Amino acid sequence: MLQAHMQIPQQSCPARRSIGSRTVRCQASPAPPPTAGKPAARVWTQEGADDGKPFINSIPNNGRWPNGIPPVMGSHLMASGVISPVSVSKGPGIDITEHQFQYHDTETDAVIELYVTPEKAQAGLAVLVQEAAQAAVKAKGAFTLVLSGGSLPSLLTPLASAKGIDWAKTHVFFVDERNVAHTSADSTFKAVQEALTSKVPIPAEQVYAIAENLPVEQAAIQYEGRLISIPPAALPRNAAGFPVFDLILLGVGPDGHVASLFPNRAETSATKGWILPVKASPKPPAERITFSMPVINAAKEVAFVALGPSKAEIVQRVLEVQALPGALPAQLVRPQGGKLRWLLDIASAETLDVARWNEGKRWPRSAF
Ligand SMILES: O=C1O[C@H](COP(=O)(O)O)[C@@H](O)[C@H](O)[C@H]1O
Repeated sequence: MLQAHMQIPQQSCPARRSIGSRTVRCQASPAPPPTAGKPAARVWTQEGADDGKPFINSIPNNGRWPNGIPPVMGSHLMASGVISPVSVSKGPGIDITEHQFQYHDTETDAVIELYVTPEKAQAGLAVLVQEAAQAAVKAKGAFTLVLSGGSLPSLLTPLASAKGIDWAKTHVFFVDERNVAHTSADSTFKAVQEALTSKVPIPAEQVYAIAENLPVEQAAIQYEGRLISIPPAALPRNAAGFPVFDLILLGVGPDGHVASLFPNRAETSATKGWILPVKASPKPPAERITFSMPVINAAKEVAFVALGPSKAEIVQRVLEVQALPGALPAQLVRPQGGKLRWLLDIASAETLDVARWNEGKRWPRSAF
């Protein structure tokens, strides 16, 4: 039986043990010394833990349909009390429209890092980036960091003061960008500049902004051209020729979109191309460019950051209820040969059925 497990820091967990129904696995990360009256090992409670370290749950990726796609999906009661949307097909393997979307079978497990507060999650995010940066610089002398827009840039403030990141060897990219002026309130470049890049010693030419004032098709071609011109020593290619970024930080929209890859859209199913133009985004502004899904899945590490109560419903849907491929783009994110993490806080994880994660669940677990 496949097992999901919760990891807690080594020092507070000298041996493998069980807490309730969960397997607890130690990991090598520092933990504060136990204080009087407090147990040495951290135990999950409704209030959570108070030492800033995340609880880490690893969900094995076994998210394929052994008997084909079920005829009806959705229509289950979500924790919010809302009934999830229904998708139908005529039967296993017989879809109403030809399916363009495919889950990739990978060995990638989803690792859930659950923080007690959003502030601790932001601090954890800074550590994650710092560790990825140090490993990449050690391995190849450069670190390629890809950022999302939306709520993510404002969560990067602690990263600006993180120690041990060699910004001179760091290159920052945008997993998607709105086709607007860099001074626009909609510009991800502007948001990232305000939160991070203006506060750290990164060379301006190592922040890869989208060109302004270009038709979106040309902006995509130009951005892709800039990426192609980066030497493979800094930005290696995988066997399929896609660039392997060191770390991609993703947000997730309420409809499950990632980057500017929206549900059931042609761009979301694209198997070719690094950077795609988006001309009629369902979320304004309409014109954007976006990394393609194969580029996201080529990354060495992908981390979703979804904090706060507004993310609870989509986090539960993405992690626990498998949709028809394409209906929830976030479920298509499975970095091949890379790591996949979800950084959550108690509010965004509220509707996850953590107590059942040791039941050999599939990822995503379906109600079927
Ligand atoms: O439009 C976008 O939305 C997603 C999600 O943003 P959030 O504000 O709901 O967190 C974001 O990841 C993407 O980069 C952005 O262009």
